[in-house]
Amino acid sequence: TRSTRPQRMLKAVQKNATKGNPESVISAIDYFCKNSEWAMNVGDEKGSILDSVVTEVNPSTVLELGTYCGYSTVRIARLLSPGTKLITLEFNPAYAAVARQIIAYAGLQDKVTLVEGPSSELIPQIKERFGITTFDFIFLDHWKDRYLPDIKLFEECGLLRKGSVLLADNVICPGTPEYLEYVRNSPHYESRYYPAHLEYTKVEDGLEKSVFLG
Ligand SMILES: O=C(NCCCOCn1ccc2cnccc21)c1cc(-c2ccc(F)cc2)cc(O)c1O
Ligand SMILES: [Mg+2]
Repeated sequence: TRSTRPQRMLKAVQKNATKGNPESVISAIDYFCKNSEWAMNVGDEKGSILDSVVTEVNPSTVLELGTYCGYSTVRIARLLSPGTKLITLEFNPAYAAVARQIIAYAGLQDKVTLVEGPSSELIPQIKERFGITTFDFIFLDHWKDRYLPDIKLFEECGLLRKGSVLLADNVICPGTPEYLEYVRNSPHYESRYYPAHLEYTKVEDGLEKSVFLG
């Protein structure tokens, strides 16, 4: 049967990147998406903004919602301090299977815990399953209609502390209007929009960074 796009992306990484070199994995995926097939990775333009926020926060505890093929997982994990791990959540087992291989190819498997399942189930389990009290940094890149219910779930589960940083992808395209309205109008968040473009296109998109104020 015909291969899937994530499988073709993995082949491109294995062909064009250097094992254990995260930068080459990132470049190989971007090259594949620009020259062969578009895919919903955060991409190089928004990825650079992601890099700068992660570097600024220098988090000890990290959660990513929406692994897909592991592109942003690799971008984040390569910047973490030694001994710091990130938890990434993927709903689609086929995506997760490819992501595990791409993360391993980059040599970052020891910094990543990939969990399969829906955020609505995982978020309430995080404290007991992973011994985490609060997150320093959360990257939202999953179902766009789950951003708002999940940020409320983070609050209810006590997973945010003064200064926790949430960075949300796709707030313009496909768009997360209810989430934007909430974080921009809530007295509990300080929000800032980083304009960019939908990955590998000229379509407007951007990232919203929201700091929890307690
Ligand atoms: O849909 C997108 N991402 C989400 C994937 C499923 O995520 C499911 N998923 C992953 C963990 C997880 C945990 N709980 C529930 C669902 C959970 C997504 C879509 C586009 C896009 C933009 C324009 C188009 F014409 C077509 C697509 C771009 C992006 O950058 C995206 O991120
Ligand atoms: Mg996205």
